[in-house]
Amino acid sequence: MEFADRVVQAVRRKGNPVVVGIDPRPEELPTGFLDRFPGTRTGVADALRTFGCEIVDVVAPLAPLIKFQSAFYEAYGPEGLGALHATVEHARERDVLVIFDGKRNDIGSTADAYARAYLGKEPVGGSFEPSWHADAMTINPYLGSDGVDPFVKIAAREHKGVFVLVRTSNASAREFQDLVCDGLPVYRHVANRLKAWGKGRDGKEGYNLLGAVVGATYPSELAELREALPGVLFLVPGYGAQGGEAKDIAAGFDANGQGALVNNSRGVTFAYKKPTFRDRFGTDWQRAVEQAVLDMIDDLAQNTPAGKLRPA
Ligand SMILES: O=c1ccn([C@@H]2O[C@H](COP(=O)(O)O)[C@@H](O)[C@H]2O)c(=O)[nH]1
Repeated sequence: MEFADRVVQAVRRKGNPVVVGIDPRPEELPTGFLDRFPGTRTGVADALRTFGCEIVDVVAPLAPLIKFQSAFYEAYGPEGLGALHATVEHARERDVLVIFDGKRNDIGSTADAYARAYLGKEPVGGSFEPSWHADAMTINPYLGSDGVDPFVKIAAREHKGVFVLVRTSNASAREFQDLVCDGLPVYRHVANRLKAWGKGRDGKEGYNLLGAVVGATYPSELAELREALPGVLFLVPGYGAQGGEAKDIAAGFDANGQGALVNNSRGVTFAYKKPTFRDRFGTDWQRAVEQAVLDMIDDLAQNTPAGKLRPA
């Protein structure tokens, strides 16, 4: 099945558009967690793997997607990447779609290598095998079409997805993305290109394999881009720790409550730090993670068209 169809159906089945982000920061792990592992690089990587897999176990029955932030695993070198790989494999076995967030890109031939690495297959012995099992990945469009085409081509062949940075959630997003050229801000040029890059790649549910990253922290641009990009899945970071609220995201959905996938990383994985959860759940950090996802599902259902996804 095509990636966009898998997403739309998973969102419908689970009744919500939540993406749980796993960005494991060793210094933020629950008290005593790290102490269970040797104080070596391998020990920290094992802690990240164990923590990530436990998060997956808690959230997979609730959320349709998990996004892994590669940076926090890369920080621990090959051992960290091993932890990421093992956690992705763990997620795959638990009915949850996986987004690899590495914001990759380069010149065309290198972009092709990245696309093969994360979405495709590599020759191993006499056959071809996938090295990573992500359902989708994030990419940076600023090298232009020759950097994007390989991702689209390989995603189409492998029934995977690609999310292109269009309007990022960070404070400096305006610095380049709002520069005006030929009467349009740069992010609108990227949006226009995205339509062209994804042409002919729609799934049966009306969404394209090529999605857009659009931050919750820029509500008016989110609304404007939803109008401009029907049929494009939005991956929406910035909810929670970065200040984005459900009301800011509402305009990112289509009339059926589909089309926007809302990410929350720190607000879920480190929910145990919230004073209210600390009072309620004590050291049971898994219960805090679960409650954070349930609260987010509720918030989106009450304040955005995602409420339509809930069974009557
Ligand atoms: O514009 C963007 C693109 C990507 N991100 C990533 O999403 C998560 C957000 O984490 P929170 O803890 O929920 O703030 C993180 O992995 C970012 O690298 C983004 O925030 N904005």
